Parts: sequence; structure tokens; C-alpha cells
Amino acid sequence: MIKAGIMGATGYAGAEVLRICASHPEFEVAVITSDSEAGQQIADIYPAFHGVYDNLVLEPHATDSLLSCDVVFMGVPHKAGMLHAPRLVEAGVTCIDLSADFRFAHAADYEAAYHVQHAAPELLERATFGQPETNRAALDELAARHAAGEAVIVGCAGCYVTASILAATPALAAGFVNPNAPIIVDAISGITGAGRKPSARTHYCSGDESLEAYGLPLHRHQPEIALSYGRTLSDAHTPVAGDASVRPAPAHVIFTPHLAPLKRGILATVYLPLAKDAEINDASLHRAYEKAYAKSNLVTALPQGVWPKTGAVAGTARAHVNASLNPNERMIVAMAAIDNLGKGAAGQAVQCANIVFGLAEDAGLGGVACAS
Ligand SMILES: NC(=O)C1=CN([C@@H]2O[C@H](COP(=O)(O)OP(=O)(O)OC[C@H]3O[C@@H](n4cnc5c(N)ncnc54)[C@H](OP(=O)(O)O)[C@@H]3O)[C@@H](O)[C@H]2O)C=CC1
Ligand SMILES: CC(=O)N[C@@H](CCC(=O)OP(=O)(O)O)C(=O)O
Repeated sequence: MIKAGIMGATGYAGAEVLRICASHPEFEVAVITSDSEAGQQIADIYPAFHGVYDNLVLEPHATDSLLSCDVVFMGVPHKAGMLHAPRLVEAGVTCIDLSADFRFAHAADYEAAYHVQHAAPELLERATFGQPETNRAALDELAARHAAGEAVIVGCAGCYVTASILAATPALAAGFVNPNAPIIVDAISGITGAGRKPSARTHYCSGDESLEAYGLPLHRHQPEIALSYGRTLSDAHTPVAGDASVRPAPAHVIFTPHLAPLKRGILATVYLPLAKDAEINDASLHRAYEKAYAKSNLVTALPQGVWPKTGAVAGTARAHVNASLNPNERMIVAMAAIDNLGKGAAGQAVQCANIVFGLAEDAGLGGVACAS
């Protein structure tokens, strides 16, 4: 078994990692942390864990118990990941960070998006972006370094970014999209996306029976989406393969997040203007989506004409995607549905850890949503 710790196990994402690990063949959770509820059993906070994790007691985040783990999942807020990672890595512990702190390859990009100085830029060299379907080669390279004895870091892609990337990447990579025109991303999230602590915007009376946009004009996820799209567009239109010093320009992205009265789920709808010379039809567009995800057990291009819905992936690490062509406006409309806590957080974190530890990438992630 692989000894796992979960930092921030009282949070929604950390608790979801704990739930997945309950039926994971290799990751055995030995340490869980919280400062606010240290000393309590996790089952007293989340009753679902009675009979599953009896006697698993929360320790403070600074506990030395984490240092004896093989892997620590960090379900902690942005700015906390980079403060805790150095001590763990120093002790030889591989970190799967769900915060934004290790998602960017360059500290300057992180600092521009999060308006804070990176506290551990020297660790970025040990880290890679945790979005397996679009960054598999880098994760495999990280797995090789881990197998050679190095403690490594995965900066897991966040929920909106995962849905936006999965929806658009097949069209971007196929060269169908105009690299110079704005791409519009409208994404709708369930309320667990905002974490466990309610705010004026997310508490029951505000969030229930209501749908609202927020975060305009520049939500912090816009730069992550624009950088990812920019890289894919550059590879498709002006490849600079093998030259790591060339940094593709971010794509032009208008991103508007919305909050919906759902517990879990994200539906991202992406409007992609066709490249001038793109001659495609619905069938060839659909073939590109099928081909992009043909090898994935967790991401499914739905049959032509079937559109993703959040209920069909809720509680799972799966994603459903599809796209449609609007020939009159020369526009592709692409969609992805995920569970923000599943493929958008804990499910993807476990998928990344599976890859780093040389396991089947979907180990422990085979669950299917309740039929609805
Ligand atoms: N919710 C979601 O859908 C998604 C979340 N994420 C990311 O996952 C991370 C956790 O999110 P979420 O579970 O929603 O958040 P929550 O607010 O629900 O939980 C936060 C957790 O972090 C712990 N924590 C707070 N401050 C610190 C600190 N300084 N050092 C260590 N731990 C700390 C808290 O512990 P304590 O009990 O001590 O307060 C708590 O367990 C965030 O970075 C978030 O962006 C990523 C994708 C989707
Ligand atoms: C509904 C809601 O408030 N969502 C959060 C994003 C979810 C999240 O945790 O951010 P990461 O994906 O970067 O980890 C927000 O808009 O800030």
C-alpha cells in the first residue's frame, strides 16, 4: 500500500479525496489534517465516514506525521500550498497540490494572476500541471523522476480550467480555431466550488433558486485558461516543438463564471471562432473529439447530437464533452460537464497521483454517476 496524507481534509476537496481513497486499491490514508477541527474524528464532521474511517483523527496542518507519508494530497487554499510544500518535499514526500500554487510553470504568471509573490519558486522545477488528458507527457516525465527517487509536485488543474480545457482542446489542437479572435467561455458551477465556508453569495438563502454571474471582468481563472489555449493554438498553428524557451502568447479569452443552485457540477460552454481556412462539418468536428479522447477511460466524447449534463458525471472523476458546428456564424460551440469536486478536483488529483506512482491512471476512479 502507498501511505497517503490529506492536508485540509475538512474541506470539500480534501474530504472528496478521502472518499475516493476509501475504495482505492493502493492509497491508504494514514494522516488527515485541519487546524480548526484538530483532535476531532473525521466521521464526527462528515457522518458518511462512520464505519469507513472510524478512529481517523484530524491533526494540525503542521504535524510531523505527514512527513512519513509517501504522498500528501493538499486540499488547501491558494497561497497555503506553496508554504507547506517545501517542508514536505524536503522530507521526500510527493505533493499533489489542489491549490493554484504549482499550476503555472513560471512564477511571474502565477504572481500576475494571484497578486502575491510566489513563496517557493525554486520548487516549480519539480512541478508539473496536473491535467492528464492534455499534459500526459509531462506527467509521465514526472513519474519517471519519482520512480528514480525524487519527491515531485503536481499542481492540479482547477475545476473551471479543467472543464474549459477539455471542452476546447480537441478543436484548438486540430487547427480549426482562429488564433487571433476572442474565445468566449461561459461556465456554470455548483456551490461546493466555493468551498465549505459559506459567504454572502453562497449561503443557502442567496444561492438557492437563483443563477448569477460573478467575477467579471477578469476572474483569476482567465489567465490559466488563456495560457492553456494559447499553448494549444501555438502547437497547432506555429509549432515550436522542443524549444522550451519559447512561451506562446495567451489566447484571447473572455471567461464568465456563474453560480447555480447545484451542490456539485460544472458545465462549460466554449464559443470558438473558426480559422479562415478551416473546412469542417459536424461529422469531422465530432471525429476530432472522438479521436482526442479515444484512449481515455475518464473523458468521453458523447455521441453526435448528445450534449453533456452535470448529473451524468456527478460524484465521479469522469468528464463528458461534445461540440457542434454553427456554419452560418463560422463558430464551434463546445461543451464539457464535470463534477467540480470529481474531475475538477479530487478525482483528477487521484488520477495524477496514480500516474506519478505508476498505477493505472483510473485506479479507484471507476465510479459511475447515479442514472438520471
Ligand atoms: N471546491 C472545489 O470545487 C475545488 C477546489 N479546488 C481547490 O482545492 C483547495 C481546497 O478547496 P475546498 O476544499 O473547496 O476549500 P474548503 O474551504 O472547503 O477547505 C479548505 C481546507 O483547507 C484548510 N486550510 C485552510 N487554511 C489553511 C492553511 N493556511 N494551511 C493548510 N490548510 C489550510 C482548511 O482546514 P481548517 O479546517 O484548518 O480550516 C480546510 O480543510 C483550494 O485550493 C481550491 O481552490 C480545486 C478545484 C475545485
Ligand atoms: C463557485 C466558486 O466560487 N468557485 C471558485 C473556483 C473554484 C476553485 O476552488 O478554484 P480552483 O479551481 O482554482 O481551485 C471561484 O470562483 O473562485
